Amino acid sequence: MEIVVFGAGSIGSLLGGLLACVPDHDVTLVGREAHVDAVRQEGLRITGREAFTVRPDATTDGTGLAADLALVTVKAFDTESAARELRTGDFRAVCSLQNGMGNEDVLAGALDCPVLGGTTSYGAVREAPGEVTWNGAGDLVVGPWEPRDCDGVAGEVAEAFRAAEIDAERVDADGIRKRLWEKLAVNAAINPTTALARAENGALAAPPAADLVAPIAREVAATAQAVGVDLGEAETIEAVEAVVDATAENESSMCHDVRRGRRTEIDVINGYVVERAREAGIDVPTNRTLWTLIRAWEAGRGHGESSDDGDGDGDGDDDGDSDGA
Ligand SMILES: NC(=O)C1=CN([C@@H]2O[C@H](COP(=O)(O)OP(=O)(O)OC[C@H]3O[C@@H](n4cnc5c(N)ncnc54)[C@H](OP(=O)(O)O)[C@@H]3O)[C@@H](O)[C@H]2O)C=CC1
Ligand SMILES: CC(C)(CO)C(=O)C(=O)O
Repeated sequence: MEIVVFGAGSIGSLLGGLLACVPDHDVTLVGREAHVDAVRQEGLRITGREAFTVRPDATTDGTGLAADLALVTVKAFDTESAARELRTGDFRAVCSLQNGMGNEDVLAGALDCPVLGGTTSYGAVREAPGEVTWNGAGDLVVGPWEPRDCDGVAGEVAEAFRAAEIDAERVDADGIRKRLWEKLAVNAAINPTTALARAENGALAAPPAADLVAPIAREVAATAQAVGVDLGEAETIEAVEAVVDATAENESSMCHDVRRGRRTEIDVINGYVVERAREAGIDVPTNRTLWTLIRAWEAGRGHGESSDDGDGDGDGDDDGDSDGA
């Protein structure tokens, strides 16, 4: 399968690198100059859970590309600009693997090809140009986002990942919406709380911080139900608690971003919950408080926080490199 990974930072480089190990896959990473140059010159170095170097194609120009599949792995606040570039290309399908809600709608509104929703609990951090650390394996779920001949291609995409020994599952349109809302609850509970506390995810495993999980999860579940997604309170709380336990020693991506003085994805996580709840006439005070606090931090960011973008090039500024989490 010909695959473009649009947004080769942390998770995009990891998944792109794993896919590039499959002889039948032809992978092109779309990323920023320092990373692309390093991949072109030295190959993409995967470290952490496994250590190997692989040589996908790489480019900084995401326009005019053609492939069977484009995976979208930019931060959510870059999805609109990514969609504009993807629109100049030719793809059988585009699949978001991003966190937060709204990415698939942005892509479906901009593109004529089938759009798939996706979520993954694989974990990666781009340490330096050309190098990404694989710090967590989990699952990857894809499904048709809207009825635009997605059914066949969703199964092909899941198979393409399984060929790379990535634990990928194909679900139907209702299934992917439920999985994305469940991941939204996980991110809504873990990301802003650990970011504000500058703590690892495991801080939420014990009281008093653990007492935050249920109210956040309940608010997300109630909002999901209000928009027609069958997400129960108990299962949502259990899902968050399970991820807290499974990633106890991890730093959430939002904590990573805050430590580095970088913009977060709060608007598509807790902000999305607040907006949908408002439309449904539901009060979600805990999500609103977290959204407000992270936005307040973003408004004044850089004061006293490291501005190191962590990409190892020592420049300490956000020069188009990113290290995500
Ligand atoms: N990292 C992880 O383990 C996981 C991440 N996710 C989600 O996946 C998404 C990506 O996360 P992550 O990989 O950490 O983020 P990163 O910031 O590490 O990667 C995104 C990369 O895309 C680049 N980029 C953005 N727009 C363009 C463009 N138009 N052309 C070329 N490159 C572009 C960014 O560069 P620049 O910063 O310079 O704009 C950055 O290098 C997020 O939604 C995240 O929540 C989900 C699960 C796990
Ligand atoms: C699941 C979790 C919370 C793992 O840290 C994550 O997706 C993130 O950090 O963005």
